[in-house]
Amino acid sequence: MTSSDNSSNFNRGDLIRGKWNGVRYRVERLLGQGSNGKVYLVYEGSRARALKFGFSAAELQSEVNALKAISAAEPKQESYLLDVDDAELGGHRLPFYVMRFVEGERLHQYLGAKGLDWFPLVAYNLLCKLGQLHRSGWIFGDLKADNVLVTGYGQVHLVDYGGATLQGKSVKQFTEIYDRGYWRGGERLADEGYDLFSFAVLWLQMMQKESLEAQASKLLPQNRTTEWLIQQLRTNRRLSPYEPSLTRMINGKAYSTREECAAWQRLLRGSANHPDERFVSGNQTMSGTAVKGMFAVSVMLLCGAVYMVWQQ
Ligand SMILES: Nc1ncnc2c1ncn2[C@@H]1O[C@H](COP(=O)(O)OP(=O)(O)OP(=O)(O)O)[C@@H](O)[C@H]1O
Repeated sequence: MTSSDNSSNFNRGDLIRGKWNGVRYRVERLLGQGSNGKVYLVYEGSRARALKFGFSAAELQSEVNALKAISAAEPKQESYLLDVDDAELGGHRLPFYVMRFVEGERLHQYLGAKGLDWFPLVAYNLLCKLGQLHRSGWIFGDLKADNVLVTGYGQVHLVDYGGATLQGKSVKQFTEIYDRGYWRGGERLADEGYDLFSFAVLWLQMMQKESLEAQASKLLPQNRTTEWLIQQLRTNRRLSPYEPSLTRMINGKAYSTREECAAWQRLLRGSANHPDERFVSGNQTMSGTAVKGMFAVSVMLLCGAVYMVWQQ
């Protein structure tokens, strides 16, 4: 692979032909653009694919290496990486790779449309996804809301493996707000705890009204600490059932991802016996039912108290 530049601009209907493997892809639209490259929705015949051009050939190559190694460690899983090749355009060689297209929604869109009651299930699925990756010896590294797509009933897909790092090495790509080093919570070392820290920040970020970036930008660097994050966590009512697990993750005292996953599963099962179980049953009125139930209990307690005072 050689370096590509910003000439990787394609329009609907353009054909991209791999120089070495000869596969032809018809461009449908740009899916997204980040600091490392551009991702297009393309068609190989009638099959939708996601094709990524990298701005730096070396970075794209390391992403491809990580994806190959992860696929090799998970032979039962359907391969995510489908093709690696170069395209030629106006004398430039443009390295690209092709992956399975995930027809999902970004986290905030998904939760915005379905409701925040879906959060525990989506979070649990994300934790399991990370657990799968961790078992293969890798960490995701750059876990953030933009790199998580959600489909159907809360199934979670990770995209952008640019930060994927072999356990034990230094984390090579991260986003400040999700980074344990930024919050003085530990080293930028690829271990399970690194992803779990980002996982906890991600949910804090998703469940707060004011964006965490905006809040953090107002803090003096010396006040950007894990204690501050834990304080935010404590005041968030929606996160309270998960507070012990999320606190462990922020404090660097999390169990293994597998064990944390099991802990979340127990909490989810517990909430299935609770009236506020809309995310499990798909019943539209459960949240309202829970509120009505609590109101009825309050009224009964009040009547009891009035009766006792009247008796005396
Ligand atoms: N397999 C896929 N299926 C569907 N959409 C995808 C896929 N891969 C990437 N995308 C979309 O393209 C966007 C940009 O891709 P990607 O995150 O890989 O680029 P990047 O340059 O590495 O970004 P960043 O600067 O965040 O690291 C993603 O946020 C996602 O919305």
